[in-house]
Amino acid sequence: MNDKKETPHIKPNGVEIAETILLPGDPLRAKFIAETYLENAQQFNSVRNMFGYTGTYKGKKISVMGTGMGMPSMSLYSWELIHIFGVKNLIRIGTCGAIQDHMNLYDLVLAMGASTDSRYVHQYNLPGEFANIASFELLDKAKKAADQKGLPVHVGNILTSDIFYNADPTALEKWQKMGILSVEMETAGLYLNAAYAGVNALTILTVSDHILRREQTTPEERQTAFTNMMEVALELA
Ligand SMILES: O=P(O)(O)O[C@H]1O[C@H](CO)[C@@H](O)[C@H]1O
Ligand SMILES: O=c1cc[nH]c(=O)[nH]1
Repeated sequence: MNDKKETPHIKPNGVEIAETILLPGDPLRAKFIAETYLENAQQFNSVRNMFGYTGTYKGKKISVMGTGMGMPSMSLYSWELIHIFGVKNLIRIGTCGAIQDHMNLYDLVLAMGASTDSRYVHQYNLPGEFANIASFELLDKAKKAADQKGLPVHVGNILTSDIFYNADPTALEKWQKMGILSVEMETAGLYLNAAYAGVNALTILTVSDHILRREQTTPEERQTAFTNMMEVALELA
């Protein structure tokens, strides 16, 4: 499909990139997924150590690649994957900080929508506000897969923020009041790129921190919780 193509950030050297790709923020999480779950995995990217791999899962071709942190990084990788390499289904798998009382560490979040404090959408010059939403087809499949595995899962609106360390201590309370489930830093850019290109996107998150309760997972605890999220995402291949 995309044998000789390359971009400033992705050089596959002839290794195919599948139409469905999992996108963790951390490139080492991409390596872990390839080594743990994929058969016949081949590496297709190492530019800037943003590792990417293609292999098969339950007989279906799937790729996985890191995106880095924040909207600019996610947006440039997802743009290249969509427009240069023909990727059609983009599934972010990441961590988030919960801001609702009924949520707990390790819960899964399916981002039906992604509100944002970023200005990325302004490039489209829309005559109004745009709702950054997931592909219903991917969302529905992921919800069914999570339910089948008996995992605690929340579906709703998240916040994609440009700010990890916010100078305004009241900012998250305002988003909490609007029903936002949790905070991360990439999804709105992914959903906007997907909407503009007419392809499918979904974000699946694991709660790694409860921001308002000041709870955190340890690195060891995260490993197990993250495999739940990965196994749900792999069912979308
Ligand atoms: O675990 P990842 O996918 O990197 O996601 C979250 O973690 C990073 C911040 O620590 C941000 O990228 C945020 O979105
Ligand atoms: O609190 C958190 C945890 C993960 N990712 C974020 O962006 N914020």
